[in-house]
Amino acid sequence: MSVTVRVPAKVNVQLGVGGLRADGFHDLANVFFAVALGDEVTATAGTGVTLSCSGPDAAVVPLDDSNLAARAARLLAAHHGIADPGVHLHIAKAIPVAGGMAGGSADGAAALVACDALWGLGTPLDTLLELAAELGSDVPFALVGGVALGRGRGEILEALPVGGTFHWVFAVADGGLSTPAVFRECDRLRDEAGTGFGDTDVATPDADPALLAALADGDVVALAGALANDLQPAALSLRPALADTLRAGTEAGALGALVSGSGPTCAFLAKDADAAAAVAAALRASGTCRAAHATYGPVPGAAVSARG
Ligand SMILES: C[C@@](CO)(OP(=O)(O)O)[C@H](O)COP(=O)(O)OP(=O)(O)OC[C@H]1O[C@@H](n2ccc(N)nc2=O)[C@H](O)[C@@H]1O
Ligand SMILES: Nc1ncnc2c1ncn2[C@@H]1O[C@H](COP(=O)(O)OP(=O)(O)O)[C@@H](O)[C@H]1O
Repeated sequence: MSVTVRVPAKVNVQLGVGGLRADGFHDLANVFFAVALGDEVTATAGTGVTLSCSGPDAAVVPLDDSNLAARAARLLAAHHGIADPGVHLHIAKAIPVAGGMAGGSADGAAALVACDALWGLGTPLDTLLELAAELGSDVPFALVGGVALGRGRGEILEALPVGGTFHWVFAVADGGLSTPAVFRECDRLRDEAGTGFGDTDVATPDADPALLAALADGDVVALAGALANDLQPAALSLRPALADTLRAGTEAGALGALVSGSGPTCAFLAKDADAAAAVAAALRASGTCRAAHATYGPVPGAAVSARG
């Protein structure tokens, strides 16, 4: 018997970053947006927790116990008192690795849902969300999908209304960026600017009302104008060539452009599907990225797509 779960990647249409907290995290106003570009995780009965991975980035996905899908399976089993869990997890990976699109988090969320179904546990969503938050700040959102405001370190979610479908292009960079390194660089840049970086110096961020209205109205021009990422200066500082990628997509007609989360993937908002296809083609031709994918959203979170 097997269960396949499809799970989306995310882009942060707003990423407001507060000061460094005593626990090493930052308070966020994190407006997550789930896109159709996604992974599939298939859980099959097995012995122990084993992993395999396919897709263009498979070689750089860790297949040991550090993989978020394996951690999720073990955490769910422990929660239910299953001492010796048995599952093989295959990850069909389309989400760029270490790209700021929460691919590992997506696989963690997908493994929770897949193992829950395979083992017939019927775990309530609230419990899955708590387990997800233990795995990482981005994992709860991958369970719910759609568009949501994440507060705290991003794990306290509130679903947001959206008035339509938006068309996106993602430009994948060569190599990834480490999320903690990008947060550290954000703190360093703030310190250097003399504004302080601790949570007593930096105001707690809040969602931008203009951005929320643009989402609710399905207004692509207004959303493009409101896109904002406080981690972008840090990502550009660590990877200056991303400025060329952002410029290439904008020159090709994208209405808005930003670094996705901690990067280095760059995200472009397009007027419609045809415009997105044109921006993706221009980005591929520009030589400023490794690959470019046109997609759309919002889409739902991790859900069973097939049973075998
Ligand atoms: C930046 C964001 C934006 O959605 O995602 P990515 O762009 O990396 O995908 C997230 O905040 C990443 O979430 P996630 O990748 O789950 O991070 P975690 O595993 O919880 O934390 C990894 C490390 O990132 C830093 N971190 C993470 C979240 C947060 N609110 N403040 C932080 O400072 C901390 O250094 C932490 O030790
Ligand atoms: N299932 C997984 N897929 C990808 N990376 C994973 C996975 N599990 C753990 N990782 C580790 O997490 C790191 C961050 O990966 P990822 O979640 O893709 O990026 P980001 O945090 O930028 O969104 C990777 O470099 C890898 O070492």
